[in-house]
Amino acid sequence: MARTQRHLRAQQRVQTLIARDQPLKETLKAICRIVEVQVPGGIASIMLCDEAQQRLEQLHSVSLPQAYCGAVGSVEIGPDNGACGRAAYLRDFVICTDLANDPRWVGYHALAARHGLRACWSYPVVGSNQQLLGTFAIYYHQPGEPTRSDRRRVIEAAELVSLAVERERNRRALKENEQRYRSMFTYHPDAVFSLDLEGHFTTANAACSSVTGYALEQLIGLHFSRLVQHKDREHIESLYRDADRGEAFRYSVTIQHRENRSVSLDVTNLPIVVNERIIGFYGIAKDMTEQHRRETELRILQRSVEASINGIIITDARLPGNPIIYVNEAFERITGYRRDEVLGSNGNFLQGAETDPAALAQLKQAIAEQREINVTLCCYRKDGSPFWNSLYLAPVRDDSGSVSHFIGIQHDISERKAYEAKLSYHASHDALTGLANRSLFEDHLLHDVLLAQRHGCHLAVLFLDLDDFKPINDSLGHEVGDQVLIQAAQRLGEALNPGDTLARFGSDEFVILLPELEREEQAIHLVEQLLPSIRRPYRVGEHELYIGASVGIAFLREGLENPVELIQQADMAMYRAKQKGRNAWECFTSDINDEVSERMALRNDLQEAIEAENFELHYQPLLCARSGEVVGFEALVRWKHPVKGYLSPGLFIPLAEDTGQIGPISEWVLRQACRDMCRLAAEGYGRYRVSVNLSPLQFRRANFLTNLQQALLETGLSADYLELELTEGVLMTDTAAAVETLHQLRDMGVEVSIDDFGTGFSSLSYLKQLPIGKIKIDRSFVRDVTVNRHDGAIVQGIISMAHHLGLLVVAEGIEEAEQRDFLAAHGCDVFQGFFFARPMPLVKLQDYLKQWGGVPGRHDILPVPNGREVLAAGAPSWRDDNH
Ligand SMILES: Nc1nc2c(ncn2[C@@H]2O[C@H](COP(=O)(O)O[C@H]3[C@@H](O)[C@H](n4cnc5c(=O)[nH]c(N)nc54)O[C@@H]3COP(=O)(O)O)[C@@H](O)[C@H]2O)c(=O)[nH]1
Repeated sequence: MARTQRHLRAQQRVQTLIARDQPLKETLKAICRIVEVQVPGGIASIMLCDEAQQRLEQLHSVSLPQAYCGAVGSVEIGPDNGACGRAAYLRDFVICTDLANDPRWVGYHALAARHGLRACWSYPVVGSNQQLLGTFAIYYHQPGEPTRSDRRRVIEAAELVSLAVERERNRRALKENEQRYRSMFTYHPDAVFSLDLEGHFTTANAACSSVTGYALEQLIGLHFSRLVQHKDREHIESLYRDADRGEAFRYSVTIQHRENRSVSLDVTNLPIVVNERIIGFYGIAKDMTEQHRRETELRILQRSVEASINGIIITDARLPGNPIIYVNEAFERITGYRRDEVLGSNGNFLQGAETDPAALAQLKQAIAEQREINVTLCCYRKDGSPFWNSLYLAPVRDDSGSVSHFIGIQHDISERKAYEAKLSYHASHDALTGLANRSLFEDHLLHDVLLAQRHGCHLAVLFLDLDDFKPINDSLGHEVGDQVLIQAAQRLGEALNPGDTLARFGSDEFVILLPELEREEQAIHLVEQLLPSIRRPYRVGEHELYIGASVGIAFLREGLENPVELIQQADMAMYRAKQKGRNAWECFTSDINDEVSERMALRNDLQEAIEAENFELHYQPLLCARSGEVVGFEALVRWKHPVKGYLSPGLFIPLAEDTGQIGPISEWVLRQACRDMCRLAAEGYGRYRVSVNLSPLQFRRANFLTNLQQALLETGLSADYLELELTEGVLMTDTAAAVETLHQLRDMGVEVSIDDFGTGFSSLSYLKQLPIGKIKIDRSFVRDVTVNRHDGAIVQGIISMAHHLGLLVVAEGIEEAEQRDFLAAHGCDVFQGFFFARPMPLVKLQDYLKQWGGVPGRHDILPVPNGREVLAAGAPSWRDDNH
């Protein structure tokens, strides 16, 4: 009984060791010790089986010598491998009574003998699931077999070993599981956490920390609601409340990171069920912020591509033929093709006959080299119409760097191209006539001169200036003038050969390049055809108009340095043709060059004269036709050239008008005339009105009236004693503005007369609308008034009409008594001419006035037949007798 109790106590001790999870080694040794006590003389040993149950390893024993244990090492499980190997093999008790003679111990005889081991009884240790765990064996130093009690002890010990080993293995498996779980928890890239039923964090991995920005110790115990936005709190809480069915649930939420940025999370929650009771929740929160950002970015990009005004094509570079896999709406709009019509095909269906092969080759090369490119191609829409496609093509590479797609961006630049073409056309063509302009003409000239020099051909440049065009433009307006120019251009063009160039240089100047002449006479022959063609009447609206042309011809000669000189030469020759009389042509010669040089020199001299105010004023008296009284003077400028002496204003005034020098000259004349009149008055010669010729340029100046007022103010001449002589042309240009200026002059008290009347295009009827007082019949009519019936009739008509309109008539250029008589007989009001007095300097004028001034009839003036008064009502007296 006592023995049994000892046995039970020993077993309890072992079970306590097992229950306390003592190291297996210790427990096994304790089992060995118990058995050795219970089986006197027995040496207990335990071998444990490997996982595969092939071998017995780890010999555990308290009493077996170390050397033996070491020598046995591991034993293969088999029928002839000792007591243990066989017991494990048979899963049965194996008793080897005499080891020295036991055939199952072959190979171990010497080892056993060396350690004095003579008998061995071994029993398999089998687990609860019949799995072999090892063997329990007892050695004896004498041969022998176990008693029944020994057998029982061995079996009980084997059961204890089984218990200990299984416990150990379970513990290990548990630990391993725990570690696995922990690893999964710890190293999970997503935030893994657990919450208690109230919603407090009970565990959290490192990822929780980086997702929230809170340290783990701050998180543990924190209520989850602290992290979520207020608006989401209730919804999430309701999810947790409804999770009592024990199912997993999922939600998306945006939390506020501690660094005050939003973090989007996709949270999966699983209930923690212990003993069929939910005690909390596990959660896995995946940070979706980056993915959402990318998705948003992708959505925006996708939308941008869809909404782009540029056509976008994506092709798959991995498929044969690089087929289109996507086109956007803009592509459909630009090309007229529907998406479904183009998907799967190569983009080259857009190319056509006019597509530049060089640009195409560049495109193909770039595709072959898998690089981006920008080319401009002429492409074709579905309806066959062409458009200009500025195509940007770029490869798209995958993660491995291989080109997977090409993306093409089409920009329809047809409008820009058309605009550029228009710009380039305008840069080289005259907008009105469509002819080449100077720049294009010069290009052709350079090219054709080179060819002519190379092939020994004759080449000519014709410079053609329309005669009498300006008056048409001035009197009938620019629209009529434009039509005349267009028609003239057509006529010129019709007479030319295809290789010739016709250009308009501006205004009424046309230039023709004849590059392939066999003989120079051909150019002259052409000019002789052109001149009558230009002279043919032009019909513009109700007008039938006549103009002529003057043509200068320059031929290509040896030694020409710059082809453009030919234009200058032709221009000079044209100038000479104009001087010859109109409707003429002239070939350039070196003396023309001399003439131009002379003109240039004269211009420079004139400039010096302007700067030195080196002019004089001469005055030609104007006489009352009825009384012969001096009623005023015309101021006429004189220039004494330092070398050439007095030069006619007829020579330098047109030059000054061409060069703009007329401005300062006119200013000087105006001031000097005012000063001289004041001087005459001051010196007692009386007050006389002075007529000053006004150049068109001066009249049109913005500050003309201000300057005039200033001149009167400075000199002290009353406006009543100033008269301005204007030509008809001045009034015809921008008539409204001219009439306005005339009204202002009248308001100031300045008289205006129309000079050279009869030479322009104006009719008398338009004069009645103008605030003018006088007209001066042009000298050319007066000259032949007595010998030419037409001129006489014209003069009569002018006088009669002018009087009906309340205008005084001045006749200029009277050289003979007959002319005077004729004019007097027909009612002319005022006379001027060499017959009465030549223009004279002021000193001479003073002498003249001393002799003739204020003496009526001294010039043998005939009485005016109708008794008409020379003085217009309200006008100042021609002469102030008080002086
Ligand atoms: N803008 C300005 N033009 C001016 C000015 N001074 C003169 N001129 C213009 O120059 C042209 C030539 O002028 P000029 O050589 O002085 O000749 C004038 C008279 O001398 C000349 N005239 C006068 N009487 C006779 C004559 O009986 N026979 C004849 N053959 N010639 C005569 O006529 C010229 C005046 O003409 P007009 O001006 O039309 O009254 C001439 O166009 C001048 O206008 C100036 O300061 N500014």
